[in-house]
Amino acid sequence: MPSRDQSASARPARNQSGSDQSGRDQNVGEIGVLLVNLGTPDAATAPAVRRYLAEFLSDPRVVEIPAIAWKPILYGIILRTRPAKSAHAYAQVWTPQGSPLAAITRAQAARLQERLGGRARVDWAMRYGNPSLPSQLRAMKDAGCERILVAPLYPQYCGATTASVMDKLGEALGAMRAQPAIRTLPPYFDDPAYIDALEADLLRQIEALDFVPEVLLLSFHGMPQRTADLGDPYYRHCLETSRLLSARLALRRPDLRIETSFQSRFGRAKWLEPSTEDVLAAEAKAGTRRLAVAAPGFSADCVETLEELAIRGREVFEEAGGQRIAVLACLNDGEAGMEMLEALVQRELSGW
Ligand SMILES: C=CC1=C(C)c2cc3[nH]c(cc4nc(cc5[nH]c(cc1n2)c(C)c5CCC(=O)O)C(CCC(=O)O)=C4C)c(C)c3C=C
Ligand SMILES: [Fe+2]
Ligand SMILES: [Fe+2]
Repeated sequence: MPSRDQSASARPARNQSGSDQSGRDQNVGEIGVLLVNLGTPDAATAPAVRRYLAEFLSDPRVVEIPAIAWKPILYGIILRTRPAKSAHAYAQVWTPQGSPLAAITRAQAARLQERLGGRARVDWAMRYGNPSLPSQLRAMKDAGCERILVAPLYPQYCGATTASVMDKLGEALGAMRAQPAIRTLPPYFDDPAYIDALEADLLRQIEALDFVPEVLLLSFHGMPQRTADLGDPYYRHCLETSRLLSARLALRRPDLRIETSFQSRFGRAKWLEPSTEDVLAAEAKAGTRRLAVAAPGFSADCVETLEELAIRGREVFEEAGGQRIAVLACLNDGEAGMEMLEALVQRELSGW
């Protein structure tokens, strides 16, 4: 990321200190863009995963069970057993730059900074773990940002993700005497810029495969069915993304059958269906031999795509009789995804 001096050199005049013709104080300060994703452990070890899961799974937006009933289960069972299992999953996908989710989000911020130049200062934060949202918000304010666009990188709104970022943002602002002005990026599940990016990126990846898939499975992160019944729009947003993307892809690849599923079930309650695992097994058993999977709800590859889909999902498909499976990359910091992110962010900054 460029230093403050470098970016300031390209900054438009309206952002410099001084007065306009009316004599009004024009010292509006810099504009900041804070990309936020879910969060990830600091290391692929059981203690680090335990710290991360304790924060994540204590969020009432994520687990909607009254604390009095949930805390004994969380501390008595889940945090005793899950960290070791999850650490094993993380270890299989860990990179020299750390957790894939953190490494990719950092790269997205750097690429976006290059694209925005002096228009805004770009940084990134995690809702759970590090770098934390309050610390990054504070750092941006200290660096002179008086207006900050907070951009949760979730295309589909979900209480557990989008609203949780907003809760944390409110908490962070609550601790500040001098607050910056805030805008937030709305969900973009049906935004043409997002559908365009997915269409281009998925077609590019499918055309580069050394086999022709019969089915493209769009796998979204799951959520308890009850949360949808209570009015969370997430399920509807996922289905709308699928519908719009399928309509586009059908024009270019009429040979490809597109299906939608939900992955990463957690706990014993009923989650959104059909489950990705069930669909992978059912497709193979029904005779599908070649299949591609994409995860359009994840803006960055993470343990859920790289381990759950690309390792365990592959095993499920192959053990049920499937022959070829490709797990396609998320938009990450690639050209199509960055073009989209720049367009979404520029739109929000346009009034600033
Ligand atoms: C993209 C949207 C996501 C929704 C909606 C979501 C809901 C949700 N998740 C859990 C439980 C877990 N999720 C975990 C990892 C994880 N989840 C998302 C995204 C959504 N979660 C991402 C991007 C990641 C990856 C993080 C990474 O470090 O790579 C995990 C941790 C991994 C594990 O132990 O399996 C849990 C647990 C619930 C309960 C939930 C409820 C609506
Ligand atoms: Fe999750
Ligand atoms: Fe998972």
